[in-house]
Amino acid sequence: MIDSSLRTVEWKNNKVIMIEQTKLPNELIFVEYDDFNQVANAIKTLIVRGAPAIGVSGAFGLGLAALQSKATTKEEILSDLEKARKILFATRPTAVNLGWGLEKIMNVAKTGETAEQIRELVISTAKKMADEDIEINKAMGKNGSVLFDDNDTIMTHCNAGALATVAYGTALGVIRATRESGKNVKVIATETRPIQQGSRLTAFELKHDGFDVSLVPDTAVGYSMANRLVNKVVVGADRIVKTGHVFNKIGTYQVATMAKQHGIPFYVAAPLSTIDLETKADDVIIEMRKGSEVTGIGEKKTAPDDIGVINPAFDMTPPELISGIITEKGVATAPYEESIPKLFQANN
Ligand SMILES: CSC[C@@H](O)[C@@H](O)C(=O)COP(=O)(O)O
Repeated sequence: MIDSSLRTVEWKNNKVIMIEQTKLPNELIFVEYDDFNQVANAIKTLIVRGAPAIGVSGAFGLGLAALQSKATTKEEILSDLEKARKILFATRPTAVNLGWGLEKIMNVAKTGETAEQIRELVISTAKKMADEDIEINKAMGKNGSVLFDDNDTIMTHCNAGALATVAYGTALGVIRATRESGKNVKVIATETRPIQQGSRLTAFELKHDGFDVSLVPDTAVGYSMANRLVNKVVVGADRIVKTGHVFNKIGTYQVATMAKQHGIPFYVAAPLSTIDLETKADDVIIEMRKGSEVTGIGEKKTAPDDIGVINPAFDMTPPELISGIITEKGVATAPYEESIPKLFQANN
């Protein structure tokens, strides 16, 4: 069974172990990879998903690439790692953590003197990143927990829990930490069509951890807010730019707009590794996914053949809809252009 101490992705005996989440909630399957191409495929096909988890998976992928490489010199192994980095990087475009994790490993690799030293450095750094992910989520949880009160009913969208990180979670980490601080909270999870991370993963994870969780269709967000079934919202993020525009699972923008309409605080929880200070909001690439995710539910077809489908995986929520961005270094509030850089100063 899953619990918040179980790692979604982990390095063991020179292999990468992942929970095959596509089989949830009925079955929990562990898959083992010893080839970085398999890790790339696992990221692309959403066997592992969620921004922080794919960041760590990319780093582990480079660990496998280092082991697979027959290189005997520094130049040769760096060239093999660069080839693997490109393949891993091309898997998913929107979550910034993937590029962040890969770059961090490549920078450390370049400091090694010999091929063998570089292999060890790559693997030990990737393992450290996974350990740090959990610590960061716990710090974020603690910082966010003060924003929530006893008897709050909190809405969340998609899955930003232990199943989208290495463990513990970003948005769900905040909810876990709020409960750990002695407050009693209920959760409303949105279904998150088209591929239902909310029902398959969030509802499963929260129920398993003993939360009072209710599932609503995405179309019932307005209803839930208008009828005061929910009084706060917290979601995760796949990329946040320095102006405070948040890129997260498709539908987040609708949830935030509805929250604004009803005067309900809307929070985003994400580590600093999800903040991209370089890219402008307009330049962020939104991943478009295959139409069959929308024309069916799982294997069951629910729409006619030969129609057009628009299936963006993410959308952008503008800063004016966001009450605060919760990070491991504190909570940023508007104006974000001023508060976000301060979080990085606190990081030094
Ligand atoms: C903790 S990642 C942010 C989440 O809210 C969410 O957008 C996410 O998990 C991404 O979904 P994905 O299933 O990888 O497409």
